[in-house]
Amino acid sequence: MGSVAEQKLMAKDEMEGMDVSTEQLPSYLQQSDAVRERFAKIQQREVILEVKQLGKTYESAQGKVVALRDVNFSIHRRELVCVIGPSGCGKSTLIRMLAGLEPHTSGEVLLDGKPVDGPGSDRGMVFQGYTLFPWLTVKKNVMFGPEMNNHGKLEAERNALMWLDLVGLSKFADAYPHQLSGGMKQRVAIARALVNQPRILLMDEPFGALDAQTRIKMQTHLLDIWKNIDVTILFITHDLDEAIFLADRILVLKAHPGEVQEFIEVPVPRPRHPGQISSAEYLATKARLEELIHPPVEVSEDDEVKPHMIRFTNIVDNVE
Ligand SMILES: Nc1ncnc2c1ncn2[C@@H]1O[C@H](COP(=O)(O)OP(=O)(O)OP(=O)(O)O)[C@@H](O)[C@H]1O
Repeated sequence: MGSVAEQKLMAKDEMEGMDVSTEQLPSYLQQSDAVRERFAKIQQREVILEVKQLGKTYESAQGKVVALRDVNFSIHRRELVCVIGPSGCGKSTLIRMLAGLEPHTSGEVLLDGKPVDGPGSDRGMVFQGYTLFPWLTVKKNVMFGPEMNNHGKLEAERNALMWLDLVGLSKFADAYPHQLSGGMKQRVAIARALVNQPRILLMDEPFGALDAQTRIKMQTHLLDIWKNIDVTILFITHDLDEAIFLADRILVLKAHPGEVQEFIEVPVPRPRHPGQISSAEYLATKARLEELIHPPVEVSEDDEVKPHMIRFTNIVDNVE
């Protein structure tokens, strides 16, 4: 048996070769007793993030763009919530407003009951693009936040080394970002976000640029970190498997305007492992997400656009 990443890739390959009819699947709303109890426990924890009637309209040269309209949801402490939706549904706009990087047009965001109206160290951000300072070592990158928040240099260094240890990068404390792989850079980005002890970690497609194997390793690593520290996570992704593997609940948005379509409780039990990819509850959740994100479009043969092929090679230069 190989690593978790290898097992998960093998399970995924196997699944892709199988023909699973959605009619044979249970409802994604069906939960085992253990899963139901887990959700009941989560709901007993305090609400950490409340999003109420949130809206965002951009003014552009082409006119107004309603990026988000009447978005309502709340997240409990130590929940892991993934956000998915088609391109342009407002995922990045939402996370930027939660981070306080973008003002909202209507509604409000409350973190621990307090309105969010600008960036703050109670929210950590990890983006897809590597946002490390290239001129600073790994350790100095992680120390940057605490130093800016007026922690003494020694304390900042001690904290940075502790978080680098947690993400498995102690040995690379004195390396520079360009000496690290993509996965390692994202581990530093996670350490840099967590060193400030945020109440919520906001992650915008953090593993989107990684190769499949590294991505799976990072997902498992993130779950390990989340299990061990008191942090709530909101994670944006395009990848339905990633969302099901990570999330307690999945917030599904629809586009134009961006609105909440459904907030799904993932019925797959924890701890998560690669073999679950072929379980009935996993497949039922995936089928529901597919239905919401890629609804079937009825296309008649008349609608099909026939390609107009032009020859760009010499007439005698045939390949067939
Ligand atoms: N600065 C801006 N000015 C005008 N319109 C914008 C601006 N930023 C985003 N939009 C529009 O708002 C809508 C939501 O954009 P946003 O980038 O939040 O969506 P997204 O779901 O993150 O998309 P993707 O998955 O492609 O990254 C889109 O229609 C986009 O064109």
